[in-house]
Amino acid sequence: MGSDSNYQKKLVNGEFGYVLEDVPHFTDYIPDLPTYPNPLRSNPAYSVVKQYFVNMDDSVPEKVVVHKDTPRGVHFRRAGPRQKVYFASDEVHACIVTCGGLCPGLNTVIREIVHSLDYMYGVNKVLGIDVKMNNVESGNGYEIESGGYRGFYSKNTITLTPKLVNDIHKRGGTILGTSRGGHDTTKIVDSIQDRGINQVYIIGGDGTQHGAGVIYEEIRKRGLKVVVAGIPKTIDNDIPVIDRSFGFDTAVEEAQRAINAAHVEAESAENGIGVVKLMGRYSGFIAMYATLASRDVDCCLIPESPFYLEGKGGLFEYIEKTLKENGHMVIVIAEGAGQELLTVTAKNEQDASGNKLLQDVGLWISQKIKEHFAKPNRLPITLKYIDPTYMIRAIPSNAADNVYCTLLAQSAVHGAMAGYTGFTSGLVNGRQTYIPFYRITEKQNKVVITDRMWARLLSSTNQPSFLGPKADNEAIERANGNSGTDFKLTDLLRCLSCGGQ
Ligand SMILES: Nc1ncnc2c1ncn2[C@@H]1O[C@H](COP(=O)(O)OP(=O)(O)OP(=O)(O)O)[C@@H](O)[C@H]1O
Ligand SMILES: O=P(O)(O)OC[C@H]1O[C@](O)(CO)[C@@H](O)[C@@H]1O
Ligand SMILES: [Mg+2]
Repeated sequence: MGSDSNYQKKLVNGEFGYVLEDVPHFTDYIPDLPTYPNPLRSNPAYSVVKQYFVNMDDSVPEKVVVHKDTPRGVHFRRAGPRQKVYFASDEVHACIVTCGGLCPGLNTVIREIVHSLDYMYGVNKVLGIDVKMNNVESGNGYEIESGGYRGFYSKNTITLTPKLVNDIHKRGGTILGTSRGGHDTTKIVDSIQDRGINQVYIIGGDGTQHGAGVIYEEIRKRGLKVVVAGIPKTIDNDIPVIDRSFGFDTAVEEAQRAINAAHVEAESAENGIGVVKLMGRYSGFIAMYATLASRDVDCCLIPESPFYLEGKGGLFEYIEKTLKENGHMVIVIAEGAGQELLTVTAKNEQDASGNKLLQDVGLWISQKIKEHFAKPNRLPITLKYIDPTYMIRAIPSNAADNVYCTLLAQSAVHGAMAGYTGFTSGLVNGRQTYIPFYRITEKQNKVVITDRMWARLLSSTNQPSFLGPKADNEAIERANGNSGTDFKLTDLLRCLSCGGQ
């Protein structure tokens, strides 16, 4: 695993507090490179579009809500085609790799990179890293050498042509395969250099973008004319800066089917309870948006908002009240919620990338509710637990995400052809931008429970905030990451113990 960027941030200061957090460019470390007119100039589809080329000085503000005295603040370089490109079409040898967990839209991004390179820039040498699963025998047994970053160590590659990828957006998953762990920067860059690759498109989540950052650094250290372009992928929507990640919209939409099923089951039984677990390891965005979209959910539990079961203001009290009033209820729980409550039995296991392996909180909470209501003089309940997590992740992207994937892929290709590198392509305030890797990886995007969106959810479900009457507001602020002090959610739980009494 590598470190964060050693290279200087590229900051450009302007008037009234304007700051451009720029991305690296070949010209930062390779002098006297030849340039070529952008082939799009003679492309009939684009040449008629007025101002098709992006102005060199265009930038997009990170924050759009301002006051009259606010400094102009941080901006990102606007994505899009430039007048000049730094590659001749026949010089480009691109590769695409997908890493981390699955997410709807991966195949769409692969398709659009291949199509954009060919149809816009006349590039037809594109490799997929790597498609065939190998079981490579080593001294200690078998090792996987394909899919994701591990694919760079394999001999297997697939030549990606527009024809080959034409229909892949209709399928879930990734035609290239994916994997976790196994990132070895030197071996990866050696493989890039040996194969003569000069544009590397890396699709993946926060871990993947970290990996892309260190690959870029190594390439720069070696002085290679090789672009490293990231396309952010995360079904959890936990990547900061960008408006949302591709696949998230699809996940929220697909989650409605599970919530509807839970609602039908709950409604059809006396004191019926439907529990639905959704993905969201550290961030509860899918659960929050799926709840807001559905209106059938009575309680949404997410990692950012600690909750408790027993006592005044607790979950059991709320379930009893809801069942008495409505005769049924639906609970949506993000997989990372309440993990602190399960720590007694937690084994602290990690996946190959070092991500914490979670306990099944959906099963746990279902069991706890059943045990609670099985006691004498409690309401007799019927509980159904639905876990649609991998079914949601495996579907193809919906129409909105398909369009979004297309724009992300096209922006990445325009940036690469224009000689930018070390960037992630991302939507900021509705505009496509190039964001330096360090901004994407420095923290995770989380639901802020002191923000209005969570308040909207609470007022839509009428669930308790689980903060209790004597909740320490400062503690909540700190749990939301609004303070520099070293504070953990468990501290907040401690301060809220016994319903905040
Ligand atoms: N700090 C790091 N430096 C270098 N490589 C990393 C780093 N963190 C993760 N990686 C590599 O990135 C790849 C993907 O990481 P990870 O499994 O965490 O998925 P992810 O990209 O975060 O996506 P997901 O949203 O599915 O978790 C792995 O091959 C892993 O080895
Ligand atoms: O089982 P896997 O592939 O490791 O992935 C599980 C994790 O991946 C994610 O979908 C993120 O990609 C998380 O929501 C989930 O916890
Ligand atoms: Mg991740």
